[in-house]
Amino acid sequence: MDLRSVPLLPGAFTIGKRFSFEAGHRLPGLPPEHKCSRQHGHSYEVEVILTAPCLEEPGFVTDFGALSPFRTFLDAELDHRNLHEILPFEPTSERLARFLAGWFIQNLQPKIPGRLVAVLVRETGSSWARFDVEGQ
Ligand SMILES: Nc1nc2c(c(=O)[nH]1)N=C([C@H](O)[C@H](O)COP(=O)(O)OP(=O)(O)OP(=O)(O)O)CN2
Ligand SMILES: [Zn+2]
Repeated sequence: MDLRSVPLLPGAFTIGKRFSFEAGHRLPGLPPEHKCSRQHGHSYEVEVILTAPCLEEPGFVTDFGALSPFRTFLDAELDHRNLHEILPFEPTSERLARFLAGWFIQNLQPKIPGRLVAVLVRETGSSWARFDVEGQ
């Protein structure tokens, strides 16, 4: 078979990269009998998802390595901290995902090709929340 005959289809490209940090929190908005109203911790996983209509050389939406400032931010500001003490909102996964999307768009997106589509936050192996950025 001549592999050059395989069509290059129109469409968009999407990439994702996963980061992690450890942090504690509690959710005082929950009733006191709810286990998550008590202080506890998570090994958070955060996935950023980016898209582009066309690729930068050598064929990237964005170089995965160019996302390293996001890791630096997580390490410096959130890792091994009590989220409840440092964030200006009750740190549910949903709100954390929106906050991280805001930081990414404000601080990193202007410096890289590709646009942020969504941020996914995993608190446990079985639960996650995703914030989808509008108008991207
Ligand atoms: N929609 C949301 N629900 C809950 C959140 C959240 O951020 N968004 N957060 C919590 C707690 O932080 C809790 O630590 C995590 O919840 P849960 O998945 O219930 O954790 P478990 O590991 O205990 O779950 P099991 O699968 O039942 O073992 C609560 N809800
Ligand atoms: Zn929790």
